Amino acid sequence: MIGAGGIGGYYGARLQQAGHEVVLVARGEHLAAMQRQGLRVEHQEFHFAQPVRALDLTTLRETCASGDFDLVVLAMKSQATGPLMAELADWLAASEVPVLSLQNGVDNEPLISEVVGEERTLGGLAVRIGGHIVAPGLVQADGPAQVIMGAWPQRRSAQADWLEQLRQCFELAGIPTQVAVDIRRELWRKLIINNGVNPLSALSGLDTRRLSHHPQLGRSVYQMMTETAAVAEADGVALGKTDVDEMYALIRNFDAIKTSMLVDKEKGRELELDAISGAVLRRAEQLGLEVPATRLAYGLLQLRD
Ligand SMILES: NC(=O)C1=CN([C@@H]2O[C@H](COP(=O)(O)OP(=O)(O)OC[C@H]3O[C@@H](n4cnc5c(N)ncnc54)[C@H](OP(=O)(O)O)[C@@H]3O)[C@@H](O)[C@H]2O)C=CC1
Ligand SMILES: CC(C)(CO)C(=O)C(=O)O
Repeated sequence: MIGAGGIGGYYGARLQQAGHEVVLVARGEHLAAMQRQGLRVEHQEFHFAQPVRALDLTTLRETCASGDFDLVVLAMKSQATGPLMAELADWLAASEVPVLSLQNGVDNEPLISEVVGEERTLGGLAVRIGGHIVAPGLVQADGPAQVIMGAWPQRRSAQADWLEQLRQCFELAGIPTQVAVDIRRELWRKLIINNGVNPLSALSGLDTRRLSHHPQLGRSVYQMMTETAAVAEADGVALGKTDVDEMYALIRNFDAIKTSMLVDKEKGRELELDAISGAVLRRAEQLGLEVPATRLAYGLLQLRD
């Protein structure tokens, strides 16, 4: 699990609890705390406090072979994907291990597949979860914490059995998991949510519930969601009002959580802005479409970043 933060720490703990041998890759104080006292995860239905095997990236490369693993999962912020894949290219080339992204954004899988090829690339996303490092070695998570995954860029029948086995492993570990036929479409549907709430939550300081129910900002959320759906066409994905309405209802009815971008903003960390609003702006330019709300939020956050 590369990037064992809010998402990687939660799913990694679930898998270890179910008996899998998990290696967590992290850095800084969080890594030091996990090495010293293990990882703690607090979730309404899942409490974990165990020693874990936690390494930095260099130690992973030097002490493990990629072929030691059944699966490599990426759970860092999306701006880290390109540099990380470059750093791990030789290490990954020594085996056939598949690489699954659980990150937000629609540009991670092409970067992974450039290095390991499409046959080894799995697209994926963490859905209906809010998970954050609240202190070094401590992750707090909310929500049913599901996973949607699938062969990149689309279902390949040769992988169907293996993906089904992986789905069952995740399910047995308490991770409700779906295999998607068209993972690119699922990634775009998730981007509707992320571009809808992440930038505005980072600007306003509001959690998802207060933001999406706010009389003015709630409408801006809907507008940014609509802008996202409109530009998906640039990637050959047809999304419409039904998708926007579904994602809008999902976030309005979901637990009140801080978005990952708001948490990064509060901690003074780099924002995942390029992978979320930047991805929408780039496609809008390609299509010659105006996305004024996204452009405004992006501009304001760039000033603050
Ligand atoms: N948090 C959430 O609720 C949700 C997040 N997501 C998505 O999941 C992905 C992960 O988010 P999240 O869990 O919040 O991220 P976090 O920032 O909590 O965790 C990522 C961890 O990876 C570490 N890391 C990054 N690069 C390296 C590296 N080269 N070597 C070792 N460690 C590294 C980070 O360290 P450092 O802190 O030093 O950078 C951090 O500890 C993102 O794409 C996010 O959008 C999706 C759904 C919900
Ligand atoms: C909005 C949310 C919580 C949805 O899971 C998310 O993906 C994030 O915070 O980045």
